[in-house]
Amino acid sequence: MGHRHHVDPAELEPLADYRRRVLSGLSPLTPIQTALSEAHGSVLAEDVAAPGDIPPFANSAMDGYAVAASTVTAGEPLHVVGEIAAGAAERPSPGPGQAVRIMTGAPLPAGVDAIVPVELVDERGHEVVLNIQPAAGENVRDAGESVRAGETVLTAGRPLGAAEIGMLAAMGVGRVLVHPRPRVAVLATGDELIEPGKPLRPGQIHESNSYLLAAQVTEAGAIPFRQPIAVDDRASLKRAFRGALAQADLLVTSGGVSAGRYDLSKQVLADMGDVSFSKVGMQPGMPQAFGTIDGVPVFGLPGNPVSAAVSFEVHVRPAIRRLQGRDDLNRPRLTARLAEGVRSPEHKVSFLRVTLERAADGWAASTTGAQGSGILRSMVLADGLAEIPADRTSLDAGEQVVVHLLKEMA
Ligand SMILES: Nc1nc2c(c(=O)[nH]1)N[C@H]1C(S)=C(S)[C@@H](COP(=O)(O)OP(=O)(O)OC[C@H]3O[C@@H](n4cnc5c(N)ncnc54)[C@H](O)[C@@H]3O)O[C@H]1N2
Ligand code: MOO
Repeated sequence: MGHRHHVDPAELEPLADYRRRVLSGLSPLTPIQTALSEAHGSVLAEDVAAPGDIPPFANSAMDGYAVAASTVTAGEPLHVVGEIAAGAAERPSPGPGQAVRIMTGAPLPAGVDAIVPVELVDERGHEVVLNIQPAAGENVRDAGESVRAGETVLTAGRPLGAAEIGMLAAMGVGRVLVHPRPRVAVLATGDELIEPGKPLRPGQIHESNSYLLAAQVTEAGAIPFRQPIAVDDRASLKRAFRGALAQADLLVTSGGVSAGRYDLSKQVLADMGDVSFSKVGMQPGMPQAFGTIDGVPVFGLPGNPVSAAVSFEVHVRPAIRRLQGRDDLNRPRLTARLAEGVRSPEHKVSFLRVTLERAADGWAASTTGAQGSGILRSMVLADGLAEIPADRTSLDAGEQVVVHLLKEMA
């Protein structure tokens, strides 16, 4: 890097203050009734109690023979007086010295208290010989052993993952009240930007931020809408922002929030609603716009790709999760030792892209190479973002840092 860049510290809003300000302006999206098939990834907005017992009736845990344990003896032939398959409504009952063939999940007939698995019997025509002496309760699944009718199984605020979706289906619940997954419009601004796949003319670069941010939106658990690239004139930006806002719970733009003559986004956003601009004490990601337009929250992120990506992690992802109704706004974190010395600008919290390796005394963090705000490659190998506090301008190898995890570290 090595460029001189003077920011008056008095102009910087401390990162923690900005984060608090952003989150305090956001609340979970209004709950909606949703079909269970659409509910995965949203957050439950009601307590759900079981309408009935699960399982609803006592049933067999094995394919085998249903008996009354106290009336049978191992080694003595039993008469097989019928068969019960899963789903059967007819349930023939064995008398003393009798057995009924039964399948896994089939309802237990009256009087039966044990199932002998088919592997532990000898089948001889209409008779069966048990090779073990069954005990009452063996291989029987009692009614309500999983869930009792009326029991609250899932409470409001619970994110609906695979297990929760399966549990709701098992309870027979077809619709649930959820905070919906936020619809997030993602919009890149800049005259120099060309869609990937198209050739570049002099001065142009391929647009990457809307792809990057949309993918981050998906990874945060929300639904992204990528918008066409907007060019840097007021009318076009205004039209583009309006269009994007129409269907969005949240708008994320990139570019046009710094000091350049064509950095119009922040001006247009401010004209359109209650959006203000800040220089946040963080690196990368100092210039930030945030506010609401017609009640829809809007983030104007800086255009440098790493700045946009890190800003998303630090500000937008927690915001999305707040809108989702989640409590876990932040990434998991761990403490690591720096494998190398690092530098950090004055008065700013730095977020260094690091790889993590297990060392003898815990985790070791190494930077992913050059850390410039335009060097998106630094994100590619990153396991996490190492946070360097605002009051430090350098840290030595071996010092401890907090690392916000971008990937799951086993
Ligand atoms: N005189 C000053 N110049 C700059 C300052 C400053 O305080 N004073 N801040 C710098 C910082 S820090 C950042 S971060 C950037 C933020 O710039 P903008 O948000 O105005 O973004 P742009 O100027 O539009 O673009 C910056 C950079 O990123 C590239 N870019 C933009 N959008 C995309 C995209 N969708 N895909 C790929 N690359 C993109 C753009 O071409 C520029 O190279 O300002 C510094 N300057
Ligand atoms: O703050 Mo900018 O985000 O350095 O690159």
